[in-house]
Amino acid sequence: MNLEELQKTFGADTVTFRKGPGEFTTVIIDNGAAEAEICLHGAHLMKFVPAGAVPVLWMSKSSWFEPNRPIRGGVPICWPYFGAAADPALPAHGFARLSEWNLAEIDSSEKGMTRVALTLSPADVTAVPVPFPFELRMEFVIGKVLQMTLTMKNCSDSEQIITDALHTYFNVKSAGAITISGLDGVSYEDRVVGAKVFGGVQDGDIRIDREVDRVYLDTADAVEIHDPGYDRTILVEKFGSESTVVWNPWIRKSQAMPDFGDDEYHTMVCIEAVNAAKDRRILAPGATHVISQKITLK
Ligand SMILES: O=P(O)(O)OC[C@H]1O[C@@H](O)[C@H](O)[C@@H](O)[C@@H]1O
Repeated sequence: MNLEELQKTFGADTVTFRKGPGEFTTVIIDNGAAEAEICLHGAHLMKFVPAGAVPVLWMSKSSWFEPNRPIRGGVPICWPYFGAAADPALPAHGFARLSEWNLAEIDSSEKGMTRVALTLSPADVTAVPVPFPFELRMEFVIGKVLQMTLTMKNCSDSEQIITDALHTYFNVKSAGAITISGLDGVSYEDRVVGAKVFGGVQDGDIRIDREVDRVYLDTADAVEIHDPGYDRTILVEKFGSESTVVWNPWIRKSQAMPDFGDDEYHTMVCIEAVNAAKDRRILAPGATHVISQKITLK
């Protein structure tokens, strides 16, 4: 659909459409409680700003906005696998973030609350061969609080093993000054070394003073980012996920990534709701799994 047709079908006072960076179509929401922008490429939330607040999500100024490439920042959807593919010819974090999603529904009937649903099916995937039939549905609730829910269905007649993530990039004033609570006493895999190795048990709050790439295991708990620079705490709750990833690439890795500014690691941290490692999900034929994340400013 072109912009005019989208506006006619889904538009409202609080919902408009534009051609954003890379000529990707985006949905713009401004409902009094918050402003948001969702790109159909990847069903990618690029902006969430509750009224009067500093942007909650971080976006790289060096991001690609190209077909079959991921957007750097916001909320990439990693699916049907998290991290590197078993086959090195396939893209990291799966094809969901590389694909053009369909707008399925927008409900703006409630004041200060906008619900947006997007879907993806095998016919929409051009980046890679589709490994099995599936249905994905991504729902955003944009209000004072942000809720994001990914529903995945295995439409094949065999069992499928899925790993996935809502790979949320948070905007912080200075990564070196934040503390992250909620994972004290939780064991983690350390992925900085490249391989999956047991990293230890978290002792107290997390501070970022080097590259951090950890999969915290067996945890469904909420995490809080305490940001003294912006004088706020971001509460990150999740459901359908028993592993949490904390990621900051720090200096060397930032410089090595072409779609990530050399100094941008200072202003971001990822707290990801994940199904990975021992929390991978085995979906029987016809089965569904739901993973979600809820973001509240305190
Ligand atoms: O560069 P990508 O594919 O978007 O991945 C970014 C990061 O995503 C994180 O989730 C991984 O734990 C990191 O290892 C990875 O570097």
